[in-house]
Amino acid sequence: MGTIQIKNLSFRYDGMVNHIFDQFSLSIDESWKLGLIGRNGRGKTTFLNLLLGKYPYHGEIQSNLRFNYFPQPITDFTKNVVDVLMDVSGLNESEVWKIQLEMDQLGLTDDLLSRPFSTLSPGEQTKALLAAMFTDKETFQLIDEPTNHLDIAGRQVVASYLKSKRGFIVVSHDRYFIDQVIDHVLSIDRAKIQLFDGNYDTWQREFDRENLSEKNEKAHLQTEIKRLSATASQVKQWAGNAENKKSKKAYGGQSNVNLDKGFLGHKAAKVMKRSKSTLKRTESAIDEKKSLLRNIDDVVPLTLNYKQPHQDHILLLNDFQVQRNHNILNEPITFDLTKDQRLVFEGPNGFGKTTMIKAILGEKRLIARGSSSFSKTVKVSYLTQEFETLSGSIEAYAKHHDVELPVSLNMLKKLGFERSAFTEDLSELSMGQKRKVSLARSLCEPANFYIWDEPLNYLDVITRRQIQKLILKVKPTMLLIDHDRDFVDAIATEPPIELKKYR
Ligand SMILES: Nc1ncnc2c1ncn2[C@@H]1O[C@H](COP(=O)(O)OP(=O)(O)OP(=O)(O)O)[C@@H](O)[C@H]1O
Repeated sequence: MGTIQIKNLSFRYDGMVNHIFDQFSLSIDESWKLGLIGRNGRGKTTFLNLLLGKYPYHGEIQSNLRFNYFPQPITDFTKNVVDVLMDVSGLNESEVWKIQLEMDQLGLTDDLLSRPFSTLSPGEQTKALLAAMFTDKETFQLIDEPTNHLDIAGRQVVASYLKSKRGFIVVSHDRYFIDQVIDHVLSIDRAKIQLFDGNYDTWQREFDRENLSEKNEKAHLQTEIKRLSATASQVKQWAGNAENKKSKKAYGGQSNVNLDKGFLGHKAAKVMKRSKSTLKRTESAIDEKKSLLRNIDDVVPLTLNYKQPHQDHILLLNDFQVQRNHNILNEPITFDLTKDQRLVFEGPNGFGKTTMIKAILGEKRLIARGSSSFSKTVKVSYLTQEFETLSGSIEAYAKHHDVELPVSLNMLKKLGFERSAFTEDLSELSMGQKRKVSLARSLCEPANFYIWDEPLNYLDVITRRQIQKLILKVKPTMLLIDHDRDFVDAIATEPPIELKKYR
């Protein structure tokens, strides 16, 4: 039977202060459907890369399994789908039927095979790559965030597909998706890594229970830490006094205590010795109590630099149609977005929602017909999907966007981004961390209208909740696209604008 045996695994990237994995041991069975969860930057992708043998580490990873990684790297997007899928799966022409069989289970038709890969929608690309991956029945699959480019229907198809498979690790922040798919959970938290036999709900129940008792414990521990710290400073003072008395004796000084000098010196030395060991014990008790607090994430409310718009009308679209390669994409849409409204665009993946947003923001070549206009005083904060290639320093990023560095660093902290996680170059950040950098910028810059393109992609569950709470509290004027049904239902003030394909 195939297993992955991990013993005392320790790893950190060069220049990192803390280990991502520190003496971590685990045994994984080849039949498991293991969900890998945890806040952004905790090391999920790194863990998959360690299994793939990409980085040197301390400890042992022993396995008789072969691994495949999703998303597979694609060298040439202009190649036909069939060629790309043969490349990534290692199959030859006589074995293409294996790919077709898997594609069929994912609702993809054979005619896609002869199209250039670049013409598939992001959701179709995801499904095609998963189909190619699962042609190999002997391999343990490592699937890193498959849902990001999938719309609601696509997520359902992929969830049902994965449910019928076995032997994989899947990383996802989509709770609803992952819950349908997995039978084990590996959770990477602040201070510990835990394995659960069950699905996301099992983990959530246990996590909530632990969090509740940790929260109660936290108040108690903080009082204890305060008390111990007071004791420590008192002891330090005693030790200082004792030292003084001892040196006064040594230099023939006068003690204000009328005692025999030999006895006094002896006593002072004893007090000092005792004080030192009490201090040592107290300090190690403080460290121990502090380490117990480390697994709790302090979730603080976010803030938004939102200025109420002066005018009631924000954005007006009149019979607006957009185009790609001279093909009109949508039936005309018309709306008048007013102050305090939050409007959501709906439509399947690859349909042209991002094109629509770019056209609204003024990219003239994308506008086919109709008109779009903002009111004069509108100041837009645009959160684009193009954050995956962020690079350079955080200082340069903040300067470029005219946001004060301390302000954006503080916002990142609120988003659960630990200061120690900052690398010299933003390109080294995890996907969720990169998303947080661009999100922090949008939260910090002054604006009276927000256009957000899939803001929740790559973000961990806690951050998603923080954003939802913020929007419900501040009630800003917004136009957005997102595939998270719960989020959209909670924040939209109007029925979604459904983009219909142009006939
Ligand atoms: N090449 C690298 N060099 C230095 N640090 C890195 C590198 N790659 C990742 N890191 C850091 O290692 C940590 C773990 O990154 P990883 O991508 O494994 O996180 P993750 O849990 O997959 O996050 P997410 O949920 O955002 O995808 C992060 O703090 C990240 O900034």
